[in-house]
Amino acid sequence: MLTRAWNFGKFVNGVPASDLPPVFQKRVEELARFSKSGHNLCLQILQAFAIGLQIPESEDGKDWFAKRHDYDQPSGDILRFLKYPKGNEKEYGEAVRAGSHTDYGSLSLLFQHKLPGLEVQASRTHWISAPLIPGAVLVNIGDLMEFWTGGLFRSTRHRVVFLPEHTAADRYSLAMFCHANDAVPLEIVPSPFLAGRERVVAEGEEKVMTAGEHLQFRLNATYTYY
Ligand SMILES: O=C(O)CCC(=O)C(=O)O
Ligand SMILES: [Fe+2]
Repeated sequence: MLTRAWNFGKFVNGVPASDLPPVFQKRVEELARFSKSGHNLCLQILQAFAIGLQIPESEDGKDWFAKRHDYDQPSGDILRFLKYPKGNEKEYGEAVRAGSHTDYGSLSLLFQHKLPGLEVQASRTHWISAPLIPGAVLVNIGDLMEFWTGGLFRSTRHRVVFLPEHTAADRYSLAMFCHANDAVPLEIVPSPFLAGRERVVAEGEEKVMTAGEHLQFRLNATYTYY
């Protein structure tokens, strides 16, 4: 059985964007709370970035990112539940469980449950395994942050590999992808550290896109594993 994933869009006043199967509907309040608190955690980290980037007060200062990540406005925020059924490389006939990719949003929060498997790319040929630290949340920078900083912050390339312990047990993980609001243009952040930087242009892209257009663009491009 291949990897299974369930994507939750944002919850509007606690109500999911689409009907949920009973197993999730039973715990809809908890899910809505989790999505909102994941988003809030992203906002806290983004605030630290805004302070580090010394965004001037006249440009929203430490709230620069928060103003562009309003939970109550449309955005690509996704809460994803993943199940990687037990088995090994030979049974699946594949070298990796989730191919190397970058995430589309601003920040991704990853929660590995009991079994590791995630690797992040350190260089073109070198991968580092992300150990399982109980209670820890792994934070990846996504493509929007790379656009906003003209490449100063790199979108982390990552993948999931087979480990011997995956043969005997299913691997579960959870990801919260935080996105800017659809209408936000992906221009360089007003920071003294980014003066003179040019926005990274995605392949095939013609103009400065909004976060919503960028998401559509990425979703229309070749889909990898989900
Ligand atoms: O399962 C994981 O640990 C990572 C999942 C992931 O990278 C993704 O869904 O984008
Ligand atoms: Fe990912």
